[in-house]
Amino acid sequence: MELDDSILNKFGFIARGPKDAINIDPLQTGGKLTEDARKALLEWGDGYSVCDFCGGVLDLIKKPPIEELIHNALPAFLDTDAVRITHGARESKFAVMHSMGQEGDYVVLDELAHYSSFVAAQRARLNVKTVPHSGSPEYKTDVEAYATAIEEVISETGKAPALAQVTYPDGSYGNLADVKRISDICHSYDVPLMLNGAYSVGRMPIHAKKMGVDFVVGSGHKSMASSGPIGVLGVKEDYADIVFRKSPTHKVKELELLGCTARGATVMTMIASFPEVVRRTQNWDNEVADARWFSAKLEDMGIIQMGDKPHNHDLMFFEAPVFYEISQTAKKGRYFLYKELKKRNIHGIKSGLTKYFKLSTFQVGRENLSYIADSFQEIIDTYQK
Ligand SMILES: Cc1ncc(COP(=O)(O)O)c(C=O)c1O
Repeated sequence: MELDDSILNKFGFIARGPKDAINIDPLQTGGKLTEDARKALLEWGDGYSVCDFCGGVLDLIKKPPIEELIHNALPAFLDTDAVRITHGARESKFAVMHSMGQEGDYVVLDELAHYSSFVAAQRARLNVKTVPHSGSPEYKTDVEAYATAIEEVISETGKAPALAQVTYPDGSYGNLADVKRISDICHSYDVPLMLNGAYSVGRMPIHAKKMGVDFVVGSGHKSMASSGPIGVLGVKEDYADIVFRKSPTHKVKELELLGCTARGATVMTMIASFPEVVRRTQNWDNEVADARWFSAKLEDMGIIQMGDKPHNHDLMFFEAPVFYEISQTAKKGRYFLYKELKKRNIHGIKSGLTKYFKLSTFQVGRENLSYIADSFQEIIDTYQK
């Protein structure tokens, strides 16, 4: 097939529709670039831009201050010993699972773990044992069941799991589990614990050592105002030589990172946003207050918030019987809610969802949250007339 203009004309610059909308999609709120990151994206957008300054090891680049970020600022920010940047939370999790486990070993995951945790385990040829949650309406992970899961693995295989993981918060209900208790349980069996902080690192304070976790994972594009794909991985010093072991043939190249990771605009946007990201984690109490305020507004409309109550995170899951009822008779059926919100420049509740949906209030601000709540009420009033 020839690549003629009828095909090539489909490409080139493409505008992004929802770019300027009020976006409450949990995937989007924490990855919005700061002004400095937007500038950095243009400045460092060419291919391997940071490699002009590299002596062979990405994380040792002095200018721009990548070494400072990776070896000083991020360890302090995460309260961990050794840090590397990766291409995302999933790549961080895979690096840990692949280096800590042998083929056929088990990894213990909370049942609400993101699919990428399961897929990372599968790619690392590990088996998964899950820890249940309480089901509707709270969906609380049964923290004590980490012990049961570990004991089951020991009795079935004669060997402790290679690793346990907790998703903090889980990506469905935004619940924050008692990590310290989970870590005490895991460590009593000598099982190291990984914290998947895709929705917490960069939003709220995370102290890996204080929480007792051995590995901490973050997602730059989800929660650190960075252009993806980029993630962070923090490792306790006991395990740093395992996870960051080097190639026998290429002595400075770390195997799990395939030698080197974010090598251009992605790391430079993370650097550009970092001061603001640190500051915003210090403002976390206000974010929680906004989430609770918004949740209460929706509950007044008969829209029920699931998960931890009062809620402790900006990611929230709602059951909205009122929107479901409307969808049964609305002309646009179940697409009515998406269309009504779009008309009001509000984006992020997936098209076609009415009865159940999740959203995030992070960095949206009271004024916009108020506008969104008023819009919900207006939509209900319009259709229930
Ligand atoms: C809880 C959770 N962890 C991890 C991920 C994946 O993050 P990344 O894209 O950085 O691999 C997601 C993405 O939605 C998520 O919700």
